[in-house]
Amino acid sequence: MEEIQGTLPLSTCHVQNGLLIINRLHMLLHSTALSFLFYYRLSFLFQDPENSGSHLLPWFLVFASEIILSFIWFLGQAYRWRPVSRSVFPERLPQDDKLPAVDVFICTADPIKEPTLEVMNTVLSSMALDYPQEKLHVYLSDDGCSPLTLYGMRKAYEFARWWLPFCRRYKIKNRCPKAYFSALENDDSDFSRSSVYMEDKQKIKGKYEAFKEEIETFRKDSVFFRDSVTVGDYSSVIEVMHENIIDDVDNVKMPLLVYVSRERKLSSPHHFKAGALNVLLRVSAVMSNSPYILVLDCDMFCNDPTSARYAMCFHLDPKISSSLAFVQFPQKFHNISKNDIYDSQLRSLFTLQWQGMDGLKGPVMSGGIDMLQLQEYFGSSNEFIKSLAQNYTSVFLSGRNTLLQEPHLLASCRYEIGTKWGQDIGFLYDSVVEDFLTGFILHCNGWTSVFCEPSRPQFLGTATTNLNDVLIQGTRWYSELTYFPLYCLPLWCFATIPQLCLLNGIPLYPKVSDPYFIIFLFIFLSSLSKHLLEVFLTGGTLHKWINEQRIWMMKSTTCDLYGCLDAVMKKVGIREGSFLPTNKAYDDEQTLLYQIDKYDFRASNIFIAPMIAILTINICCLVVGIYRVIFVSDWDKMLIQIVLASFIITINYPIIEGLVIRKDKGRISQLELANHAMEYRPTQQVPVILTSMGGSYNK
Ligand SMILES: O=c1ccn([C@@H]2O[C@H](COP(=O)(O)OP(=O)(O)O[C@H]3O[C@H](CO)[C@@H](O)[C@H](O)[C@H]3O)[C@@H](O)[C@H]2O)c(=O)[nH]1
Ligand SMILES: [Mn+2]
Repeated sequence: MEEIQGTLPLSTCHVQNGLLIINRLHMLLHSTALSFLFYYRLSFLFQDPENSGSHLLPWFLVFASEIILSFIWFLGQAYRWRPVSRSVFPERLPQDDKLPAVDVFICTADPIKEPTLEVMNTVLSSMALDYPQEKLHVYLSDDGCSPLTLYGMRKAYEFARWWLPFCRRYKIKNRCPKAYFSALENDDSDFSRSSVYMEDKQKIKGKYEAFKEEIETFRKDSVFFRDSVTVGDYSSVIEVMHENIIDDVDNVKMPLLVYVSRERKLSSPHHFKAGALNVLLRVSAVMSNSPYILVLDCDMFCNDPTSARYAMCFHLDPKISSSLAFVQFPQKFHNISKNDIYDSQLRSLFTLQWQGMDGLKGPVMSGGIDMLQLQEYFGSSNEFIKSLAQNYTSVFLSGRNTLLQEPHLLASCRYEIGTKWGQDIGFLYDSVVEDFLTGFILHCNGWTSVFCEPSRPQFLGTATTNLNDVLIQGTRWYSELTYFPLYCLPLWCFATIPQLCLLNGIPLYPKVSDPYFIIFLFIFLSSLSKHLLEVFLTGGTLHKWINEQRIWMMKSTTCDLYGCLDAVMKKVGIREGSFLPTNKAYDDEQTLLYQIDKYDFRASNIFIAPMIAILTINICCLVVGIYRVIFVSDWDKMLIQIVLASFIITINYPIIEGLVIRKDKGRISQLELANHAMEYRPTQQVPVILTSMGGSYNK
């Protein structure tokens, strides 16, 4: 290379040409087949009056479903139009003293569902990022206002004084202590043969065990803990962690670590995670005021210390930085089983779609793994307004705990009244899928983003691994501002109408000898095989493909539907939004079921009932339908309907298994169904999300 140092690019972007050609070719063939299908349906409806007559309604429903599915398919092609991948060159970054500062935001809400030790592991892994320590500031927002979490933070800070130098000295890659010490993890340090290292490792391990023990003891002893998730009013708690002199650790450089629990009043709107992030935006502005933030969920530990530097490769790249709002890393999870029956890893989203969006305007935000450059602030605090100036120096850090009135004002409920927070500034409140909405609106306003997927996952989270959580989370997500929830209409139709018509001998599709039969066959096979190809290309197996087909059917007929209903009810004003954090606590029994590919059907009635109903309809209609076909001998007219019902039954075999074969606790049993319906209080618990689709498109 002849270029001189400094002009070499910090990042490069390659179009994946092979994939691009396959995708566009498939689009051409598939859309041609779809136009034939439309022609076939329209000519039936308009030119064959004596035929259509009594069967008009089922025909119309099936056609409408085909239109909706084609529409969703058409929109989905945007992700496949121009897939790109990016490389970064962190070694070309400027010297450490020229790097911009970064504030890390971590949110937690519930010390029971989100065990304190795990949250502290995330905190520690982010403090240990490979970044100049004086330029790194870690903030934890605790919406549970739990004394246990605060105590955990103090202890984590003490432990960090051992952990951080250890990681730096031995260039440890995995800086999340729990993952590093877990027996499964291979020792990846270059020093693994050195005896000094092994000694140090044992010593630090002892310190970690002690830290763990302290949290556990506090949890058991604490009288507060039982009340700590109560929903009452409380005032804000902000604490900057500071050094308790520990004799034998000398002068370790440490990032700033701050605990923030915002004020809570039942009379004021809570705004869930977005509300918490906006409080952190304000509080951090008067403390460290870094131009960049890294947002993490409490379970998303840093699996690789380089992420901040990787992100800077984009933010400091003059070619893209002027319009770049955020860098998105894929969400990856540490607890995914081989076949991943719930598609908890959301394969298609984080491999295919985000890369595809990257080739257009960039991915939307998801999973809180974002670097966001903040451009606008607003509020009544003079100190906060001053912080908007780039040369602002905080008065709060020098004084440590003493001067915290201003941060408390910024963390109070009343602060946002009459301001634009949540509407134009900060993370947006209109949806509990705030990351998605905020990223989307940033794009609407002309900002771009990039997707960064290095081979070693930068962050690892905890995936939902039981049916109930998967579907509740789905309800929260699927009533967001995308077209996904629309799947519920065509899938309900395809799961019932052709089957009922089969039962009654009403053909809805061309007969085998009709040339249009080929068109339908092609569309069916083309969709399935394209999906199969995408699964293979992203490292999946045939098993994974079947699982994705099944969970798609399950989600479409349950949580998509409820998500839509929720959104409608919210619009009409019958319901309020809610955000139930998913469970990150380890449950042996439930994890085992997931690991051995058995569905945990101990989910709420509202999710299980539709699945059983659909399956029953399909089985009954297929059996009686085939009997009728044999009798009348019109199998060529009914073949597609027979294939469709058989396909649905085959794919959903695990439901039959859960209903009649399995004997374990995760099976579908009448009694447990009733118990769980009460335990989960489904009607209150299904979260509600507001969409403002029209509004955001109009911007
Ligand atoms: O009132 C609340 C509710 C949740 N959270 C935090 O939000 C994060 C995400 O919650 P989780 O239960 O893990 O939800 P997921 O569905 O797994 O989260 C995904 O979807 C969310 C939007 O629905 C995004 O905010 C997340 O980043 C993304 O990982 C967690 O750290 C919670 O502690 C709060 O801080 N306050
Ligand atoms: Mn999560």
